[in-house]
Amino acid sequence: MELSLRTHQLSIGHGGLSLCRGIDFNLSSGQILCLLGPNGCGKTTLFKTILGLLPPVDGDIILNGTSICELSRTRLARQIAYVPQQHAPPFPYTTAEVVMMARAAHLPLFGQPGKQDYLAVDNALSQLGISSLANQDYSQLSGGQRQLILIARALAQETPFIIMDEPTASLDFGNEAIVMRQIAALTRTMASANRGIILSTHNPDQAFTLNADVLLMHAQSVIGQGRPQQALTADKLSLAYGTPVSVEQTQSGHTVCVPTYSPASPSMPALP
Ligand SMILES: Nc1ncnc2c1ncn2[C@@H]1O[C@H](COP(=O)(O)OP(=O)(O)OP(=O)(O)O)[C@@H](O)[C@H]1O
Repeated sequence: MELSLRTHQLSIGHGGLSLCRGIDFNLSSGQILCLLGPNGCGKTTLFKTILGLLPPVDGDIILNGTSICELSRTRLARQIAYVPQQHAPPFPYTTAEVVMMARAAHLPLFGQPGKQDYLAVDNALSQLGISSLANQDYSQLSGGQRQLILIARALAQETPFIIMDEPTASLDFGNEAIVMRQIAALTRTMASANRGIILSTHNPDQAFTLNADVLLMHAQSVIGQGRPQQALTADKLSLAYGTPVSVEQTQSGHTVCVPTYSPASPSMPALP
């Protein structure tokens, strides 16, 4: 059965003040949506609103036909998993214990994990090729390993939708590639797993790499939406990030978005 997460004329913000208005998207299981926009435009705020942690300023979020306002926290947690930007547990948990935390969504209050929960944790770690980390101290892992564990935790939650908040933020070049490789592998199994992913990033190249649909936010509104070729043009990226950007094809066939550093940069384009 196809599942869907959609927004209708959604306005997000804090304390009733809107940060971004008119957000309309429809994500079906099997699809990936890449959220882009400058610092502070409201990407995390949008995620927190979808997760029911913040009320919408206006509009609605509809999960499989039901407004999320009508869903309990537990029902929502069985539908949407969240990979936060940063996570530092207060105790020295093992990696497997951190992944097991996701299973709380499926357990009764004070319930103990059973066979099915241990299996879900094993499967999630194995799917990402990190089973060998299971008994290691999570707090002592590298940034890249930690990020993979948080993705494993989301997989172990066994939800149809996963939200990833800048999963490659603050990773070095090599770790970014490792995490992106795993996310790309997940997107290839999304249709068979009946899963949809929303991911935010500051690197527009990732939207092209993942062949994701795009939502580009800027100054209170969405200024680019749809396939990356149409939503992430040089003009739109330049406007969103406030600096001239060109979109180029490499000889190996990749699309890359390149800010212009030359002092003779062209002036900023204006959108029609
Ligand atoms: N609890 C809060 N109360 C009031 N304002 C907040 C709160 N949390 C965040 N903000 C403000 O909302 C704005 C958007 O923040 P948000 O974290 O959603 O942006 P973002 O697009 O995710 O940024 P970044 O790319 O830097 O992660 C910022 O100006 C931030 O200061």
